[in-house]
Amino acid sequence: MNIMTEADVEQKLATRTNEPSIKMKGDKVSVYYGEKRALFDVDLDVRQNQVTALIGPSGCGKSTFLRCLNRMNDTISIARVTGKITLDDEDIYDKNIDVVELRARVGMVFQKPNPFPKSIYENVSYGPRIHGLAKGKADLDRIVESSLQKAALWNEVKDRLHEPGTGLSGGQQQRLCIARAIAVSPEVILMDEPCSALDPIATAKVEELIDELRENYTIVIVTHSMQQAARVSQRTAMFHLGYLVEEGATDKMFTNPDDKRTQDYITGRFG
Ligand SMILES: Nc1ncnc2c1ncn2[C@@H]1O[C@H](COP(=O)(O)OP(=O)(O)OP(=O)(O)O)[C@@H](O)[C@H]1O
Repeated sequence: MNIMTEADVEQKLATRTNEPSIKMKGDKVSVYYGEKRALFDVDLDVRQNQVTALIGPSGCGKSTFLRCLNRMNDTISIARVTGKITLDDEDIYDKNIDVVELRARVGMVFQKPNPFPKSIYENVSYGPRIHGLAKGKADLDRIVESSLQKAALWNEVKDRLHEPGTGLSGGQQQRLCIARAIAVSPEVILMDEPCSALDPIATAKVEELIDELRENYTIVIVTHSMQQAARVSQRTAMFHLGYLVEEGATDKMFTNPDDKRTQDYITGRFG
C-alpha cells in the first residue's frame, strides 16, 4: 500500500492550489534564554523558492526564530528550544541529525559581513573542501567561480581571487559571504539583516541578488526595513513580543493586514 506522508499531502495540495510547497515548518516553536521566554508557540511555514521576511519591533524574537531554523541557538548555552521544526518533513532537532550537515543545507548570512581573514578564493572554497564536495582542484575552481557568479561578485573579483576577502568593500564582503553560503549548495539561506551595514547602492545590489537567488533557493530574511520586506519578499511574518502576530502574502500584509499591530508597525506607529 502506498502511504502518503504529510509532506506528500502538502505537495499535492500545493500543486492543486498553485501554491509553492512548504520547505520548512515551525510547529509551536518556543525559545527560552534561561528563565526568560523569547518565543511563544510560533507556527510558521517557509515556502520553497520564496523569500519570507520576518518583521517586527526590536526584541520581538525575529533573530531568535531565524536561528532556530539551522540550530544556531545550540551555540547559545542558556538557550532552550521546544516545539518542532522540519526541513522537508524531517525533524531538524532529532538526535540523529548531523548539525554540521544541517547548517550546510540551511546556510546563514549575518548582519555584519564576516569573511574569514583569508583570500577571496579560500573564503568560498573552504566549505566545499571540508564537506568533500570537490573532486580535485579543477572542480573546486569551478565551484568557486560559479558561487561567485551566483553572488553577482565574479566580475569584480576574478582578477584578485588570492587577495584577502577583508580588503573588499562592505557590500562586496556581504556578497562574498553569500557566495560562501552558496558554495556548499544549500537549500535554504537565512539572512539576518544582511543589508544593515551597507550603503544604499550596495543594499540595492544585495536586494537584486536576493530576488535572483529565489529561483534556486528558499530564503528567510530578517529585516528592519519595511521597504526592503516589501521589495524582496513574497511572504511576510510579523512578530511582536515573542508572538507571531500574523503571516501572509507580502502584498496583503502591506496593504490590508488583519491585525492592528501589523498596521501600526508598518505605518511607523511603533517599533
Ligand atoms: N543570547 C541571548 N541571551 C539572552 N537573551 C537573549 C539572547 N538573544 C536574544 N535574547 C532576548 O530574546 C528576545 C528576542 O531577541 P531577538 O534578538 O530574537 O529579537 P529581534 O526581533 O531579532 O530583535 P532586533 O530586531 O533588535 O535584532 C529579546 O528580549 C532579547 O533580549
